[in-house]
Amino acid sequence: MKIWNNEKAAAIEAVIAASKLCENVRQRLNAGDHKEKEDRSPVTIADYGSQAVILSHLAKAFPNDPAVAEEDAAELTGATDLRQRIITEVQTIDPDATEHSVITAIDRGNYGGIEGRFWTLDPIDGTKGFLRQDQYAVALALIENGEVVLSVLGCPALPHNLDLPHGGAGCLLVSQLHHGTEIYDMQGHMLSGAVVDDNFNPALSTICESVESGHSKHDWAAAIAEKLGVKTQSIRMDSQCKYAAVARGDASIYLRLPTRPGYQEKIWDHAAGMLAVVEAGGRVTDMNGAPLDFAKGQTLSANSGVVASNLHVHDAVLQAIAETKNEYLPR
Ligand SMILES: Nc1ncnc2c1ncn2[C@@H]1O[C@H](COP(=O)(O)OS(=O)(=O)O)[C@@H](OP(=O)(O)O)[C@H]1O
Ligand SMILES: [Mg+2]
Ligand SMILES: [Mg+2]
Ligand SMILES: [Mg+2]
Repeated sequence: MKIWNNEKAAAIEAVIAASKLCENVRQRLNAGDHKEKEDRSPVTIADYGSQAVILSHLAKAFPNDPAVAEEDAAELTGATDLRQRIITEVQTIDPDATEHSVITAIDRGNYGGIEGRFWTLDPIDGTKGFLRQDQYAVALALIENGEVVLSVLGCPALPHNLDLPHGGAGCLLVSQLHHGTEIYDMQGHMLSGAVVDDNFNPALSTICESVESGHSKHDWAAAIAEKLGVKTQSIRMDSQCKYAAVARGDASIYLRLPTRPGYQEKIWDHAAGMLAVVEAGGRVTDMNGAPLDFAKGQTLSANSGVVASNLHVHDAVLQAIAETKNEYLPR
């Protein structure tokens, strides 16, 4: 069976370095550190800094590998102050970085193709959570011929134990196709394997969903929970940390239900999280039960919605979705 150990080592190092940058920025975040992109979504100096750190790291280790990443340096045209702050932050991680090297690294994420082998990166997933001092993730995955084969999902602020939110925080979920998911601390030491929970009773499931009601339909999730007989409140959590929660056995179900017709999920919002859950023994499909298709380009255009679970309760969730679809599916 193929292994990707060199890629794994490089990806872990890159995500740890980027996570440090993100935490540095977050400790002294001020109003000028973020702006709205053309699509009105927020982006911060840490999103760009994280992308620069990771893609320059990968460029050194694997110079021929293309990358598909969320951020685009073109959005920084004219934003001189923001640009300078990004460079300063990257220099705290890599003192040799220059304006040219930072912009070049960010632009390495512009690969539009879908062929062969490429990396996909969300430098900060859950930017709104990052700004709120809640959860966010640094999500990096390697795709070969349409298949996610390696991923590092950095969750720098995720408590080690969700029941003890003020205990130790921060972990990486590291996965390779057919080789499982491992949990590392933020210094790069392996702590344990990740395994989904062993709950077979849908009614006893903990469900997690997005914080933002514009990203996943909350009233539909409530109707599904009721059908399943779930009595406990769902956990609202930002970013792909929801996949981490399922992979670690903190929750049995992650629901992401479309809020408007035609929205296509981005590959960088799901590649790393999906592999983390599947390699921890869980299952990930779209809301109709189809596997997520990473061979279609930058978006999951063949899929709609996402369900991640511990595997055992998956079919019950899909059935509850099918039974409530007529009432809740946005048209
Ligand atoms: N309409 C719609 N539907 C579904 N998803 C959308 C939508 N709009 C945006 N996005 C993407 O949601 C990403 C944030 O993920 P979450 O919703 O899990 O977290 S959060 O509740 O917003 O914090 C977020 O990722 P980041 O931009 O990396 O934060 C977006 O890519
Ligand atoms: Mg994202
Ligand atoms: Mg992002
Ligand atoms: Mg974004």
